[in-house]
Amino acid sequence: MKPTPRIPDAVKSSPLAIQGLTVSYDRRPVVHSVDFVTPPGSMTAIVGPNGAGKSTLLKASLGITARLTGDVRVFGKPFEVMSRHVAYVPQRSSVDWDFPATVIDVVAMGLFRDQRWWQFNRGRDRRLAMHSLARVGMEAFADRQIGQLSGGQQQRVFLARALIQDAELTILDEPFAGVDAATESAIIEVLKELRDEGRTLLCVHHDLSTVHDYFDHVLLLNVRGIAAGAVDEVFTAANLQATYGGRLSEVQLARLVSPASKEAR
Ligand SMILES: Nc1ncnc2c1ncn2[C@@H]1O[C@H](COP(=O)(O)OP(=O)(O)OP(=O)(O)O)[C@@H](O)[C@H]1O
Repeated sequence: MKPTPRIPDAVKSSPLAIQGLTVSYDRRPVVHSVDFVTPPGSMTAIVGPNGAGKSTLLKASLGITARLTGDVRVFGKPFEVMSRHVAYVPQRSSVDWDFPATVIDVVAMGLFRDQRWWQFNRGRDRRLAMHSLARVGMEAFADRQIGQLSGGQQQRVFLARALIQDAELTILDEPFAGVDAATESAIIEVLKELRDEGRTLLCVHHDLSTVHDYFDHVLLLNVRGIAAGAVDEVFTAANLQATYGGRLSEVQLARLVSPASKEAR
């Protein structure tokens, strides 16, 4: 009998540990041999150019997209048996907002994955959904059809749907895409609250200028993992150049990586 491989402590304590993840479309790897261990209680940005495989990495981790190779663990156990500990906020553009449902129903749907039919309790589910909606400032919209919301409001509703799951790890795909400054700061406040409660957040993020302010960890990805770790250590000019293939100017790089330049803004 083959001995069971020992699981490293960092993997056992990590809300999401990915090892050797490769995903291919039409035999072309779009995510290649990525290793990444999310520190518990961290807020991590996944950063990289368009087409770098950021969404694919998330979807393959969540079992939505097939993996060619790789192991994905949640607190050391296979993702498949731990999926209820993980909430997911998909890219807003990937959702069918014409689906006929009210805001409160969409939020309450976050509970259904863990419930058997005999556990449904409409009054309690509604109360929990209202509580989540209040956290994102959307309780006044509870009975509105989701198709009748603005983009920023839809994003808040999807965040409320993740909140109701009370998950250890929340994975968000571009939560700030197309939202105004007020919604962006409302969302980041809620995410920081979750992190302060000891939960873990993993976020695809495009705005390099806010990485320092919003996140404590970062994964730089361009099909392969370029670097991962604390923002202060890893978000360097050299790593950004390697990730973006030299497409960032010296001036842009200096602004992004120098905390002094942020103070001057
Ligand atoms: N279902 C699919 N079938 C074939 N190719 C796909 C599919 N989904 C994504 N791709 C390709 O895989 C690559 C990675 O796509 P992905 O959406 O993961 O990148 P991304 O880093 O999230 O990009 P963006 O920043 O533009 O959202 C791209 O080249 C994309 O065209």
